[in-house]
Amino acid sequence: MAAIIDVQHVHKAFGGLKVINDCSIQVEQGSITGLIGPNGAGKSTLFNIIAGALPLDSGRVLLDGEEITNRPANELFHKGLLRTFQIAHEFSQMTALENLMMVPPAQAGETLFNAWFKPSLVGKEEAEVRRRALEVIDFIGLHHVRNELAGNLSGGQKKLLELGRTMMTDARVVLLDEIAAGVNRTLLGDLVTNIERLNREMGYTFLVIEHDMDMIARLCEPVIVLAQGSVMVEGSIEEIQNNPQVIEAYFGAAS
Ligand SMILES: Nc1ncnc2c1ncn2[C@@H]1O[C@H](COP(=O)(O)OP(=O)(O)OP(=O)(O)O)[C@@H](O)[C@H]1O
Repeated sequence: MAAIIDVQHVHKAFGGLKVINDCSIQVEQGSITGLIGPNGAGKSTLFNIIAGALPLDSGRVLLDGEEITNRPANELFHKGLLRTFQIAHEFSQMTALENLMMVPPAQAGETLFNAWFKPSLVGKEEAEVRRRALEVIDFIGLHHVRNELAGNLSGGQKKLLELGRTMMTDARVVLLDEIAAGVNRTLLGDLVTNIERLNREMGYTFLVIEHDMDMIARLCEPVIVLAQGSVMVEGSIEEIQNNPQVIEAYFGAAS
């Protein structure tokens, strides 16, 4: 299978601190690839570089063969490369459904011209966005709280809503950054199921940073281990868990 994300020889330093060192990873189209590693290994930095939130010092990033190095996040969003974000403060005062309806880029109603001169077009688009938002809210199991303010949802429900926001666009690749953190086991099960369904039924590719090893074991194949800013090893979860180098670097004395 082809790599949908291809990170080639990336370097990144903050001042004198080299955080990403000649790092190359490939994320295969249609995979749910895990990215793990000890604290400070550079996982979030690499995510930010891929997602266009942080410039790299050298190297290249390709999306489906097209170079996207240092392209801004909003351009990548339109190309179908998304990362989940915590529900921002201003959106916490909107309902769960409204949060979904806010996502689609370039709605016709956003331009004054359309709002004044093409009200029927705007109305049609709004109805379509609402229909899709209702479908998404059903899919993520939050129909019963659709009219609650997002700020009042539980931590796990907010994570489901974050995932739902990616479904309002035509995403191809979604970067999930510690989506399991602080989510109770029941809702975590829902999250995992939804990620698997998005992968299987809608063809999403995922790159997942996660400290929760149960979630990695259940979802991810392959798993990439990052240590000191470069790839230490890549393989199935069984291969990773039995690799002495990984046990030493990642699990340390605790293992
Ligand atoms: N904006 C920044 N300025 C300076 N140093 C930074 C910055 N962002 C990250 N770092 C440093 O880069 C290193 C890697 O951080 P990063 O957050 O990428 O690691 P991580 O693998 O995601 O860690 P964790 O698992 O703890 O979240 C750390 O030493 C961190 O202090």
